[in-house]
Amino acid sequence: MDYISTRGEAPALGFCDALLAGLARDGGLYVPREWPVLTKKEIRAFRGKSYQDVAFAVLSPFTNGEIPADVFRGMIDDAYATFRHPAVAPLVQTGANSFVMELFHGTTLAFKDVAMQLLARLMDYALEKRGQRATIVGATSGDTGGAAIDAFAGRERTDIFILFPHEKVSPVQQRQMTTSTAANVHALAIKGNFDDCQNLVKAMFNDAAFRDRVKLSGVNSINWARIMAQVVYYFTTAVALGGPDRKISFTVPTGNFGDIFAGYVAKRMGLPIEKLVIATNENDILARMLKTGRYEMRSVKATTSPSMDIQISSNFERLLFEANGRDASKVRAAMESLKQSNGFSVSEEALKFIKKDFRAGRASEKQVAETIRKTLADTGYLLDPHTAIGVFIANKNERPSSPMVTLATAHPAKFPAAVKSASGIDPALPTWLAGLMTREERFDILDPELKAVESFIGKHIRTGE
Ligand SMILES: Cc1ncc(COP(=O)(O)O)c(C=O)c1O
Ligand SMILES: N[C@@H](CCOP(=O)(O)O)C(=O)O
Repeated sequence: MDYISTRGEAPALGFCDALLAGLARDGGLYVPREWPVLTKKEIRAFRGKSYQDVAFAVLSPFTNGEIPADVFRGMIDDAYATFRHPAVAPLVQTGANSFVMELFHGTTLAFKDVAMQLLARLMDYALEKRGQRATIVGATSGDTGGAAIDAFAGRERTDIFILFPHEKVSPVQQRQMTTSTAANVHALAIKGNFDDCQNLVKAMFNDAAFRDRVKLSGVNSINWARIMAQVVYYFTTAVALGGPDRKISFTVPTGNFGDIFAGYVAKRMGLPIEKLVIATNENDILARMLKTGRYEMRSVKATTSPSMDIQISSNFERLLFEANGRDASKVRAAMESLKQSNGFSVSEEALKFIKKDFRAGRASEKQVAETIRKTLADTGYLLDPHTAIGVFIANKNERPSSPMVTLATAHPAKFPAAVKSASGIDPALPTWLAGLMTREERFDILDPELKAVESFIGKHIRTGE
């Protein structure tokens, strides 16, 4: 199994090369040449198995035989030993046919920990084997950054630079990035929004001289290994609810389209999923696209769900590739149009393809607050604002025929101000993060200029000598 670029002009790579490359050299995103498929019998056999067992079975086909089985299994066990819940991604029932999949039991209280803990171990393995170092850059709207810093802090073979939008993340999110004392960690507050940060990261990847000089690697969901790791919890959850002998629907709070694309991959691998529901906040480019067939950027609004304040939804490119019959020239044309005129149209055929599996909805700020309040009153369950968007839209898309699972992507304590204003409750941080808000912060503030950021990185990377 090798990996091909959605833009069709970069060399196909093996698993470890795609892992270290992050973004393809033609600006595209790597996807497996074909989707591995599990039979119903194989999926049924996951019943009663641990999260780690399922992860090993689901992920092994993607590694292309490049990692010995016992080593890969050891990485999975180590990665998920960092989780505070033995099930890793437990389910909570919130209604007759509705469930919440809690993905926030990792070290930084966001679903990003699920993939990031494994990714750091995979990268260490690949770098060690090659005797190489890497410079990791990542863009964050709040959660990816903290999870990446936690997973990579102190690792000898990597330096990590995380770009976050200055004054646009929650105080807890900021401190998860700025209070690390590890010498290989650098938090950079960029005077702009998340899309500016993501554009800078992509521009660094497209600057071949810089990319090669610093041995650039990425940890955003443009990196295939991030998506891959997130496929697992769709399997564990579906099986817990009667899959594969019953169809399950999932509602996913969506920004960069990584988490929901992982659900699509699970479906392509043979998991019977009824519908994948895209849930957006007022930055609703994806919901508008599904309705009109036009992917069109508008300016970004700051909301109480800052991690989803995104316009350029990177992983939509992976779905576009599938929806266009893997015709890379159509993806290239769409991305060129996005660059030139801030939008592109999805063909009727491609839109039909997307609508077969996906639904979409948006929640206003008022609806988010009301969902937090009402869910607490009705069920005693406290939602964070991102998950509340999912629950609000899930409620509208529920069907009596199949369970609806909303992905709980963050712990409410990451967003105390919004949660308190909606519910009156001040959610406490877990004990292991108790000192977070009083630790000393360390970060640099930079303009959203490629050369300034590249120069900062060039000056701060360690050589390993
Ligand atoms: C809490 C939270 N929910 C939802 C999302 C959206 O996930 P994705 O970007 O994979 O669509 C993010 C960030 O990406 C997040 O941090
Ligand atoms: N919401 C994300 C944005 C980056 O997404 P990624 O999944 O591509 O890393 C965040 O919290 O940083």
